[in-house]
This record gives sequence, structure tokens and C-alpha cells, in this order.
Amino acid sequence: MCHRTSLQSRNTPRYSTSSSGPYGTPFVGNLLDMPYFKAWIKYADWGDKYGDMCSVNILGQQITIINSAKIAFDLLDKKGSIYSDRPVIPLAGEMIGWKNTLVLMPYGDRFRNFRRLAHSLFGSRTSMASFEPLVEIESHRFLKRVDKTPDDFQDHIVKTAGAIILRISHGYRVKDEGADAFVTLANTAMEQFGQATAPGLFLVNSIPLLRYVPSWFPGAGFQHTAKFYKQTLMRMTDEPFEVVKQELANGTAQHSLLSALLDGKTLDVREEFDVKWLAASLHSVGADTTVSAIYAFFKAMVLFPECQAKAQAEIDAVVGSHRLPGFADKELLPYTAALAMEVHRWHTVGPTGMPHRLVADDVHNGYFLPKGSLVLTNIWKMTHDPRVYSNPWTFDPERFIAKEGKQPEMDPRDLMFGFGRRICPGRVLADASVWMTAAMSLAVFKIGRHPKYSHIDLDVTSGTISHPSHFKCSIEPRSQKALELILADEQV
Ligand code: HEM
Repeated sequence: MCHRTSLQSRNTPRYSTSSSGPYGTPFVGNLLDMPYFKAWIKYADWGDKYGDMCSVNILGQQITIINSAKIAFDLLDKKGSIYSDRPVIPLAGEMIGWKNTLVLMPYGDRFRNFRRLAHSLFGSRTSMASFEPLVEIESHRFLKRVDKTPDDFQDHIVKTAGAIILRISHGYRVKDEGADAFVTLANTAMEQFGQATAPGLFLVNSIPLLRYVPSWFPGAGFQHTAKFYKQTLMRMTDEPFEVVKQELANGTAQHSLLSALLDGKTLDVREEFDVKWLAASLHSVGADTTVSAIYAFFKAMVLFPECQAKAQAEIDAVVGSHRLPGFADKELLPYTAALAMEVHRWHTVGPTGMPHRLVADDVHNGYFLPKGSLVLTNIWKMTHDPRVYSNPWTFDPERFIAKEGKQPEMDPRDLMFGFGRRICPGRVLADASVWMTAAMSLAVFKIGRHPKYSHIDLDVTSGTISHPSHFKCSIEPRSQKALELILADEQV
């Protein structure tokens, strides 16, 4: 039975109707129905109940939730010119300033310029090739850190993901010992971004006029939060940028996105502002997402030792034990590639993607989607959809390997990075970083249960970026030869 929710349907043309969804309450619509914790589970339930495209209405704002890959492609990819704006999120975007970064930037000329620059530098495998040696070096450094203090492997993942993206965006090399100030700043900024965009946490995000309430007014604590979070974002953006400018002046800058855009050029204030925020856009979002994927890889290796052993046998046979694997080996390691893909499918880093906003009315399959309404993609449901993946709750890299009479299943990388003109601009880099860290770790380490903490749960954190729940594991060199490879100098 269909439940029509949208107040918008009063304005819809006669031939169409809003998609179905849960009944709301007068005035506030579905405000009280909205899940604020692991929202993707509720969205999937609504999908089962009301259909792959269902809608809710929050204080007059229609939100369409998409639970099928096909509909996401039909709307966001094929009709990208009207589905690529972002919602205005008063606290995060306007008050803190995240609208200056790509992730919350409105659709328009500035957005197109940012996307073009990011794409030309590392948006394709060809342009990414110039950065592959950097990814190999940083992944090798990761092995060294893990070998030294394996119990801190989570910190090492954070440092490595930050190191790779900062090398590419700013040409900056992270400190070898202890925490790196710029990596820590980016992580803090992303944590604060997660809170400032979390649905339901700050009322100002639902009632934008509240942003004009003075900070001394009772209940206006969000004004102080905004000021504090803005300082972090500004520091994260300004401080590494100033380092690069200084290095360029000294002639010591390394090849990076910023050096390519700044070196030998005279930019006006606006152009320099944009270049600075483009670099900040990448180094903020890029690190935390990659951390989640690599952490998931380690958890999967503890839980599925037979898959670990199979990938190691493949690496041993193709690469041997006299050197570490590199990007040149990737095509020859189909099982290892399939394993990395299965990690991406199994743990959804961005379970509900980022909301897209329509800039014009649309009708799809008889359903009306008004201008200004939002579209949310339930990527978690899509990567666990039994209509697309056989036994979706089973970890099985083989599903991506063609066999006689059986086609490989859908590549999760076509889903996990989002859709249309907002598709993740860092996807080639993310894929390269995760694969390289996984392949090198498999080549030299045996990853298993921790002798003291053998229980591993399958839980994940809630949020725009979801991480596997905390766990401990044992990580040891596979052999004396493996140890020698870890300790060898990095091949520059
Ligand atoms: C496993 C790693 C990653 C995953 C799963 C991931 C996923 C996503 C998703 C789902 C979106 C939203 C797409 C949409 O709106 O439809 C996105 C956007 C974005 N990602 Fe990634 N991402 C990853 C790594 C990276 C990296 C390494 C970078 C930077 C180099 C990056 C930079 C961005 C930026 C700047 C946006 C906003 C794009 C826009 O709004 O136009 N991401 N990502």
C-alpha cells in the first residue's frame, strides 16, 4: 500500500505524484520519523516498504531517498545538469565556512572550475600515474611504522592516509615520529564537519534564521561552536598553504597540486583563495575516507584468514619474495584486486553519500521531484542489495572474478564514490592508496587475532563517514625475508 507524504504534492502537475513514504505529522512533516543514527538502515527499511524511490518531508523540505543503483544512475548521472547542487547547511556551510570547499560548494562556475582542476591533476589513471611513486613510498613507510609498533596500526593508517594526500595536494612530507600537526588538524576539522552536518544535532540547520540569534542569547551555544570550528577549518586551510608558498619562494617545493597551480603564476586574490580552498577540499575529505577503507581491510583480514592466505599465495607467485608489490603488478594480481573490491563493498565508507539538490523540477517514473528538493543515495543498501550481489552478507572476493558461465558482479567502485557531477573527485587516488596499502601489507605481514583481544565485532560507527568499530589485531612479519623487505630503503 502506498503512503503519500509530500506536502509538495499539492503543487505537482496532475500527471505525477510524489513518491511514497512514511506518513508525517502536521507542520513538521517527517521530522520525528527521521533516523539520526545509522540512518541507512531505516532508509533501507523504507525502501523495502515504499519502493526504491521514497520520500519524506521535513518542515516543507522534500527529501527523496534512493535505494537502487539503477535509479541513482538514471537521475544523478543521466540528468546531472539538474541534480548536482548541494543543500545549504547553515552551521557547516555558512557559519563555519565549509561552503568554500568542494563538498558543500553550490553548483555553478566556481564548482566546475574546482572539479576541472582536480580532475586534470589526479582524476584519471593517466594523470594519477605521476603520483603513483609517492603512494608506493608512503605505503612502504607505513609498513615500517607498523613493524615498529604494531599495536598502534590504527594511528599509522591515519598518518599514512594523511601523508599521501598531503604529499599530493601540498607536496608536504609528514613528520616520521609522533603525530603530525597538519594530519591532526585535518582529522579534527573532519570530526567537527561530521558534527556540524549531522542531521538533528543543531537546530540551526533546520531553522536557518536562528543563525542571527546573538551568541549571548540563552540556547545560542551553537554560535560559540561555530566560531571554534571555524578556527580549526581556517587553520587547516591556511597553515599548510603558507608552508607551500614559503617553499616555492625558497625553491624547495615538491611536485604537488599546489605547486602546479602556483609556481611561476601571478594569481589575483580571488584566484589564490580558490587554489588554497581546492587543496583544503581534498586534504580534508580525502584522508578520513581512506582511513576508514584501510581499517576495514585489516578487520576483514582478521575475520577472513582464508582470503588473506589466498591473496598472499597470489602475491608470492607473481611478485616473489625479493621485492614489494608495486602498481606495475596490479593487473597480474586479480585475486588481490578482487579482495580490495570486496572490502569496499563489505564496509561502506560513505553509507548515505552526500545529499544532491535539484535546481529544476523533474518527473521520474511518474513521480514528481520539485526544484530545491534533496536526493539522498543509500549507498549501503546498494552495495548489499541481493538483487545485485549474491549472498550480500558473505565476504567473498570471488564474486568479482569472471568464471565459466558466470559474469563478475557489479564493481562496488561504481557505487561507493557517489554519482553524477558530484562523484568523488579523489576516487582514483583512493582506489590506488587502498590497493597499494593492502597489497604491500599482505606481501609482508601475517594479520591475525590479537592474543589478548580475540573478539572482533562487526559494528560500524554512525555518520557521513562510517568507520569499522575499534578492534585490535596481531601483525607480524611473515618471514625473515619479509622483515628485510620492510626494513629496506624506500625505492624513490
Ligand atoms: C575510500 C575512499 C573514499 C570514498 C568511499 C569516497 C566517497 C565519496 C562520496 C560518496 C562522495 C559524495 C559523492 C556524491 O555527492 O554523490 C564523495 C565526495 C567527495 N570526495 Fe570522496 N571518497 C573517498 C576518498 C576521497 C579522496 C582520497 C579524496 C581527495 C583526494 C576525496 C575527495 C572528495 C571531495 C572533495 C568530494 C566532494 C565532491 C563534490 O561535492 O563535488 N574523496 N566522496
